[in-house]
Amino acid sequence: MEKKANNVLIGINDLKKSFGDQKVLDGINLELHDNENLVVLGKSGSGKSVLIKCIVSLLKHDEGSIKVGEYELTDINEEDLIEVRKKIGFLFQSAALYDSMTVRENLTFALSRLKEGFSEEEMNNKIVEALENVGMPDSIDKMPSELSGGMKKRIGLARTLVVNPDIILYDEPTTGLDPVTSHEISNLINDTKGKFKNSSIIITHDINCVKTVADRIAMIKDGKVYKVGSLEAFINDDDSYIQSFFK
Ligand SMILES: Nc1ncnc2c1ncn2[C@@H]1O[C@H](COP(=O)(O)OP(=O)(O)OP(=O)(O)O)[C@@H](O)[C@H]1O
Repeated sequence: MEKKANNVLIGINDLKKSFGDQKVLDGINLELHDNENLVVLGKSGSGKSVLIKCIVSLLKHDEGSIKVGEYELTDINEEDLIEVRKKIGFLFQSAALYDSMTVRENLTFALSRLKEGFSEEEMNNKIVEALENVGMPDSIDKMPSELSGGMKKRIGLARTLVVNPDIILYDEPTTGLDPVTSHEISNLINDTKGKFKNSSIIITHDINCVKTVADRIAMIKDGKVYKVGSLEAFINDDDSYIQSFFK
């Protein structure tokens, strides 16, 4: 993706989104920088998922602007939206694998949907490489039902990585996992950033995950960005609202 001079991959300006008379996002200003993990924190129902759904146009925002690279998402045409979606990988809370497909078929489906023109051998190499990157090369012919929750998350990440996105959006990547597996997934998020030099927005309530992955944190409150800053700045902030997340 073409990177802007100040290394902003996503620029969000005065973003507003309501459902009926419920204002969920009420003027969000936020940037995602090059090669950073940006954690979005906020109470349940504060609009974190709505925000990342707006970023991939799964939801249409009401007002404001979202720029992804050179593309402005407001009134984007279908063709450009396809290009934007090629740049952004989205790891849903549930990993969302197709249960009737093997791991290989799940990854092949993702790859062939977004990137055309690979030979069978190239596809296979990419799939094997993606599975190796998440430490799951032996699962290639398994069905999702044969995998644990942590393994499914890894396969979900492999499926996201196989198309080599510049940006990954993680929605609650460690929810429902035991502390050890959660820590492994958090480390994997960091390894991915180190290896592929991509940028990520991570929504999580898991403070250990926040402490492991966050380069910067944005806290959402009342539909706005309440504070944005480094992990260190958040940990040392004496604002009681902020501290309630870290205690
Ligand atoms: N498609 C929709 N239609 C109507 N209301 C919605 C829709 N999607 C989200 N909302 C509402 O928007 C608000 C914010 O939801 P969202 O899922 O973004 O919260 P969240 O911060 O991600 O919460 P959690 O941490 O619990 O996942 C909620 O009140 C939710 O009911």
